[in-house]
Amino acid sequence: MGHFSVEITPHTGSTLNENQQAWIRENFDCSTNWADLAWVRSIWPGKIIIKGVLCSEDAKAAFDAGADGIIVSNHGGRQLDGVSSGIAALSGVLDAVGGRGSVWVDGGIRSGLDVLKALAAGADGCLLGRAWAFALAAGGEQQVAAMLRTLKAELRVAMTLTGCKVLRNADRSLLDKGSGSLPLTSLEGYAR
Ligand SMILES: Cc1cc2nc3c(=O)[nH]c(=O)nc-3n(C[C@H](O)[C@H](O)[C@H](O)COP(=O)(O)O)c2cc1C
Repeated sequence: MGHFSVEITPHTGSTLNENQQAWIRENFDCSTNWADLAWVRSIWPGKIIIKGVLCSEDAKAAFDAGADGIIVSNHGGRQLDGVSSGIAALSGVLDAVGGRGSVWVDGGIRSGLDVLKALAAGADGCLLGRAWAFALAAGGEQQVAAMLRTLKAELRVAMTLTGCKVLRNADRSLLDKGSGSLPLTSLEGYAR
């Protein structure tokens, strides 16, 4: 949220960049900060999950302000080109806030193997954005159901081939450390 506190110079222009700035001004409240989250926490007894966290400082701030969980995400890489992927940021975030609440991840999850990688990297869960949208566009509700069945089957195969009997036991030992002797490809630079 701190990122939105940066002042964007008022501008009325005709270039794509100028139009985007105008759109951001109209659609985002740039005064929003972590104190607002603490206020929401004070009046909302239900769960609060903060999405779009990409660094340890924001992860700590979210839990300090009362979040129950966070989703490490770069919004599918649609906001700021060059920013870190969720999966690349996950390990630093977990080291900073592991155990304070749920930590989920999204971005580039396209297969059951991707799900296992996310869980092995320490996420409590992962989310799909475009995968279901692609399936919906390709074949409606039936294709979304088929996509989910495929994902589940792929996850089972990946678990079998890595010797992971139950998902809660998936941990970083499944990930390739560069020796070539472990089963899953390294997550470095994955899922932009
Ligand atoms: C067309 C589109 C619109 C999106 N709009 C939002 C949004 O308004 N707010 C948000 O937090 N994330 C938004 N996202 C990001 C998704 O919630 C999610 O983080 C992302 O799609 C996950 O990556 P994946 O598509 O590779 O699975 C959008 C993604 C797409 C593809």
